[in-house]
Amino acid sequence: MTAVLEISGLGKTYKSGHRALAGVDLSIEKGEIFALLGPNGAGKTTLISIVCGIVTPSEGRVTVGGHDHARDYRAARSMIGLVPQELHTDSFETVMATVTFSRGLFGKPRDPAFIEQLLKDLSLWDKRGSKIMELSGGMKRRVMIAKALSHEPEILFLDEPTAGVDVELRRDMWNMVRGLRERGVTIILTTHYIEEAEEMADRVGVITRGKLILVEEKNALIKKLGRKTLTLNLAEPLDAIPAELGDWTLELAGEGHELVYEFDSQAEATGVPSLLRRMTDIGIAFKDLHTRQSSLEDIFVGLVHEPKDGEGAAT
Ligand SMILES: Nc1ncnc2c1ncn2[C@@H]1O[C@H](COP(=O)(O)OP(=O)(O)OP(=O)(O)O)[C@@H](O)[C@H]1O
Repeated sequence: MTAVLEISGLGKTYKSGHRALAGVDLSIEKGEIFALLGPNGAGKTTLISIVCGIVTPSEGRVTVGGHDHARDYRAARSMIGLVPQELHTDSFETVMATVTFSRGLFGKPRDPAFIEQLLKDLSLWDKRGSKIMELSGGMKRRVMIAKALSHEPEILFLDEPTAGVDVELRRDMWNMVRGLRERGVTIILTTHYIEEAEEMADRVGVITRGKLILVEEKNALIKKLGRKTLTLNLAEPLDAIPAELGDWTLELAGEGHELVYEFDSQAEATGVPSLLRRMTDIGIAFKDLHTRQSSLEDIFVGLVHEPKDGEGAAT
C-alpha cells in the first residue's frame, strides 16, 4: 500500500493563543476509509482545514500524493475534494453552473458527461436548472458533495457529512462513499455518529485536545480494547451479590433479575466457566444468558473521557 497523504509534526496555534493541534503525525493509505473521531473542539476541522489549505499550520509538513503542500500547493490541492461542515452556497447560480465552475477552478477540462453522471448519482439532475438558494438544506448538501467531486479528486474529506441530514440522504451518501472507494478514492471523514464509523471505516483515529491519541484498524481496535459483558437472567431475583461470588466483579441489574459480569474477551482465562460452575454449586439458577462485545462508541467514550474533579487523568 502507498500513502496518499502524509502529515508530520503538524501543529496549529490560533492568533487567540489557542493551541488547537499539536504534534500530529498521520499517514493515510490510498483507497482507505479513515474516520477521525473526537469530541467537540478536539481539532478535527482544524486538521482538515490545514490539509485543504484553508488554515495555515503553525508547524509541520503535509504531502499529498508526494506533492509538498506548501511548495506545490496547486498540485496538492487539486487532488483533494472537501465537503465542509457548513453549507455556504447561498448562490444565484444554478446547480449545473456551480458544479461546472468548481471543476474549472481546479484546471480540469470541461466534461459534460461526467458532470451529468455526478448530478444523476446525487439525485440532482432534475434540479440542474434550479438556483442554489432555492434548494432545501439536504439538496444544498448534495450540491456541496457534487462540487467537491467535480474535479475527480483522489482524496475526499467529509467533515460531519451526515450531521442533520435525513435518512435518505445519509443512505445515498454512504452508497456514494462505497462507490468512490471501489474506484480507489481515499475517504477521510469526521463524524459524531460513531456507529457510522463502525460500519464504514477501515481505520479510526481518535483526536482529543489537539492530539491524535490513537490510530488503529477498526476491527483490531474493537478486539483489543473491547470488553465483553455477560448478562445472566436469573431464575429468582437476588437482593445482593452472594459472598461466594466475591472473586468476580459482578453487578446486579434489572431489579435483581440480572447478574452482569464484565470481562476481557482477550484474556486467557475469562472467568466465565468458573463463575457458572460456582453459581451452580451455590444453587443460583439462570434462565437465559447473553454476551455483548463493547462497541466503538464504548471504546471512544473511554478514550476521550474528561476527568472530573477528584478523578485521575484521562487515559
Ligand atoms: N479561527 C479560530 N481562532 C481561534 N480558535 C479557533 C479557531 N477555529 C477553531 N478554534 C478553536 O480550536 C479548537 C478546535 O476547533 P475545531 O473546529 O478544529 O474542532 P472540531 O474537533 O472540529 O470540533 P467540532 O466537532 O465541534 O466541529 C476549538 O477550541 C476551537 O474553538
